[in-house]
Amino acid sequence: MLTVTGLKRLHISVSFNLQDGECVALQGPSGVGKTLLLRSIADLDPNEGTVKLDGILREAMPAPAWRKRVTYLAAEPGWWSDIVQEHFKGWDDALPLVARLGLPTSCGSWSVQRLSTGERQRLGLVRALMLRSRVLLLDEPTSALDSASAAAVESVIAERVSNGTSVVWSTHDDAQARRVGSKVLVMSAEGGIEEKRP
Ligand SMILES: Nc1ncnc2c1ncn2[C@@H]1O[C@H](COP(=O)(O)OP(=O)(O)OP(=O)(O)O)[C@@H](O)[C@H]1O
Repeated sequence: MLTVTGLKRLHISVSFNLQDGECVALQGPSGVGKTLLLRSIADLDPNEGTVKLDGILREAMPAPAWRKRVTYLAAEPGWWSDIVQEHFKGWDDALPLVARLGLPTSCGSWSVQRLSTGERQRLGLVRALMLRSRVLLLDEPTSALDSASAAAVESVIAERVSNGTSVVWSTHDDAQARRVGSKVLVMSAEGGIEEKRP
């Protein structure tokens, strides 16, 4: 279980628990602080508060080890090499996911520069999924995708969730939030979160 207690970053002040195999949707107006919250949980920005995974404080392990367990995926993932497959430890192991997300398996040899926004987004997701993290913090993971690709992403994540992965899924799509989330948390301008009642 992920436990977030009194997490503070700029105007944000949030506490919540995330069970194993639970997916919660995170909503709120643009600029309200959803990305700030997800990045803070992954300890990518300075923040205050207590964050634990299975009772173990994130400070108890080096930051890269924490981020491998509690992984943030940006809507526009970063790239550091020229060729797609250079971003993967084992490209061959990634191929089933690549295909499932509707990408050609030949895209490993493509230059990153030629990728469309949606191709980058799906490959960034494959990269994150290869880490087999306990917690995925997904920041608008289908914002650049057509409905068929978005459905493929939802199906892959649902499978992970049923296998015990915990997910916070930020989305502006109300229907998607209801589909993917066992509950919907809404962030307010004051920086808190509240469960949305249907
Ligand atoms: N390092 C920073 N210092 C000061 N303000 C920041 C910093 N990073 C982000 N902000 C501000 O915090 C607010 C929340 O940004 P954030 O990216 O978390 O919003 P969001 O809810 O994810 O929005 P969107 O739905 O548009 O992606 C914004 O007004 C942003 O300008």
